[in-house]
Amino acid sequence: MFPSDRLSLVERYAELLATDGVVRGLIGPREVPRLWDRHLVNCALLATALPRDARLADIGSGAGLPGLVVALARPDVRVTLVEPLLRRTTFLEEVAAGLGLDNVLVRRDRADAVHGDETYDVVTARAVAPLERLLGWCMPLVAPAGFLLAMKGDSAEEEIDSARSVLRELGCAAPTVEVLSAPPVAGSAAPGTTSAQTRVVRVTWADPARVSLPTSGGRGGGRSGKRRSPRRKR
Ligand SMILES: C[S@@+](CC[C@H](N)C(=O)[O-])C[C@H]1O[C@@H](n2cnc3c(N)ncnc32)[C@H](O)[C@@H]1O
Repeated sequence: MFPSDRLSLVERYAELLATDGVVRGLIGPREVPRLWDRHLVNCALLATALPRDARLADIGSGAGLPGLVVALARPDVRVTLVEPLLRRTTFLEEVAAGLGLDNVLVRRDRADAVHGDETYDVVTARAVAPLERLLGWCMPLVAPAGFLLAMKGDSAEEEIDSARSVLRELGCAAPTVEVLSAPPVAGSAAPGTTSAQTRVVRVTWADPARVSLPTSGGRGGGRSGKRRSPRRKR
C-alpha cells in the first residue's frame, strides 16, 4: 500500500497526528486508536485509483486526509492540499516540510478561490460537504479528462440521488460508486475485519470536449458572490 521506503515517513505522520494533531485540535483524541484503519489505510486506498504522474488537488484536507496520505503512498503524484483554515495549513506545511515531501503544495484557500487558476487530473475530498455542494466547489477544478473522487462511505447512493440536478446542470456524467480494497494490514484491522475497504464516488465530465472551465480573472466566489460554474459549450 505504501512504498517500503516511505513506511517510516507514514509512521512519523501517524505519530504527529496522534500527538501534535490532537493537542492542536486537528484530530479528536478518540480517533487515535483507530488512526491506521479508519484514516491512514482508508485514505491510502485512494492511491490505487490514481493515474501515473497525476496532478491532484485535495479539497478541505484538514490534517492531511486524504491528501497527505496519497502524497506519501504515491511519490509520482503532485498533490495540492487546499484548506482555508490557517491552523490547519500551518500543520500541513510543517508536516510536509518535516517529512521532506517534495510532491506536496499547501494552498490556504477555499476551493472556489482556486477556480480559474488551475485544473487537476484528479480532485479528492473526504468529509467536506454533501456531494450536491461539493460538485460546485470541485468540478471547476477538474480537467476535461480528469475526475472527482469523493470519499462517501454508505451515503454514496443517497448523495448521488440528491445531486441529480446539479450533476445535470454542470454537465457531469452519471457518477459511479467504486469500492477500493486492499488486503488486511497485520495488527491494524479490527477483529473480524477481513480487508480494508473504502467507497468512493467517481464523477467525470459527460463530454470532455465540451467542457468550458472558468478562466483566471473569471473565478467564482468573487465580491459579487455570484457562483460561477463550468458550463457546457453551446
Ligand atoms: C470535517 S473536515 C475534514 C478534513 C479531512 N478531509 C478529513 O477527512 O479528516 C472539513 C474540512 O473542509 C474544510 N473546508 C470547509 N469548507 C471548505 C471549502 N469551501 N473549500 C475548501 N475546504 C473547505 C474545513 O476547513 C475542514 O478542514
